[in-house]
Amino acid sequence: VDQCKLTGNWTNDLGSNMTIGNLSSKGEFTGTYHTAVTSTTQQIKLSPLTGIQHNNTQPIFGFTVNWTFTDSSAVFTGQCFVDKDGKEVLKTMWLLRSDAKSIKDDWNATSVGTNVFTRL
Ligand SMILES: CC(=O)N1C(=O)N[C@@H]2[C@H](CCCCC(=O)O)SC[C@@H]21
Repeated sequence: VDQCKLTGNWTNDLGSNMTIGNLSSKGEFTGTYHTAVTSTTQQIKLSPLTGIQHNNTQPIFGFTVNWTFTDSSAVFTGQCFVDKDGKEVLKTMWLLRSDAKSIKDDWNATSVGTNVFTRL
């Protein structure tokens, strides 16, 4: 079976879910991301994502989420692994860029985190 093709539904340890569509011949994909958490007071809404993955086993990928309910973006990069039980795991790190009111606040506008996704 085509393990670590990212098409399908994933969930992470925060309880956020993402759905990834079919891959192009170049490994490009689009999808939607439903975050379980936000640093804003906005109502959480489904947000679009777009990314690309390599075509080897245990592929490396990256994708960007443009949050529709706040002026921020997150870029995720990581690798898909198949664990000893044959389960696919996405080990990722992300940079979240929030909206800085002015350039003097730019220093404090990017946060970083790690995250693990498994198939829903
Ligand atoms: C995967 C993971 O760790 N995260 C997740 O699932 N949601 C949070 C952030 C959601 C930001 C929402 C918009 C905002 O508050 O600016 S992006 C990385 C983090």
